[in-house]
Amino acid sequence: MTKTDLNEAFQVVHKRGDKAFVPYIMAGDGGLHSLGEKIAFLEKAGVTAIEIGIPFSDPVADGPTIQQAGSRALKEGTSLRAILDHLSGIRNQVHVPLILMTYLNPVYKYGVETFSKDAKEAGVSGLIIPDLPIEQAGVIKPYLKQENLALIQLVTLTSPAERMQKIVEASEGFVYAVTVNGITGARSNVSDYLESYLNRIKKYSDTPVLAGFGISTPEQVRDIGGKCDGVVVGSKIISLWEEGKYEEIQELVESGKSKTAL
Ligand SMILES: O=P(O)(O)OC[C@@H](O)[C@@H](O)c1c[nH]c2ccccc12
Repeated sequence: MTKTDLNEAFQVVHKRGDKAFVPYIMAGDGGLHSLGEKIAFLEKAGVTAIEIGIPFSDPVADGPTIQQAGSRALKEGTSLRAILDHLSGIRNQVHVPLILMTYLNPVYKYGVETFSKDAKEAGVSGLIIPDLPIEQAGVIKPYLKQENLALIQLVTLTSPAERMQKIVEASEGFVYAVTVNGITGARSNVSDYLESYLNRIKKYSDTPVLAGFGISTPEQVRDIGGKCDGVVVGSKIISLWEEGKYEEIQELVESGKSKTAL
């Protein structure tokens, strides 16, 4: 089986009438050796792509669960270079697209051009850099383009219409629609405003729109996923993994699929 890229992966899901499911995991949490194991498990569970967090000492948007996972990973001494080396080593076993979620600083320290080359070499398909506004994306975009790496943009509830359109149009791979104000993390109530928010984004977008932040139950995956093209789930996946609740992870992943929604 060859490696699928992001666009292809979304097309396959769409053709099946399913919704995309993208879990977020923190690289180096539980030791870097466990990264390949997690990727293999999630791939087998049927995820569309995997978002891999690069631990960073100064995260801006991460909630407590992600922050703690990041601290554990940093304590293990996980570096961006070690993560890319690890991914490169398991590259032939990984068939789902991988997306790196990193802040700008580690990329700068690594060197933008070398980073882009090494990320490609490691089998990475796309990047999320939450502290890189579209106005400044020019500093990195040419290098990413050279390696055919997608730069996925985040839209938030507070983005004014004009800016929202700009962000959505600039986004590659998919559009990440942040569904709550504030930080990441599981929470219980998801309101109706989401529908009109997601519709507004879809209106501007040629690429799939995925909702993320605060999604933690199969019902939310179905409910919110049903209003767009799929979901990203981070904190809940990390907690379930820590608790060893692998069947629940499987259940979450499958809840976006049409056969279980019937
Ligand atoms: O953990 P949650 O609430 O399920 O949300 C996903 C989120 O954690 C993940 O996509 C992510 C982690 N850190 C980020 C920083 C910015 C944007 C997104 C993220």
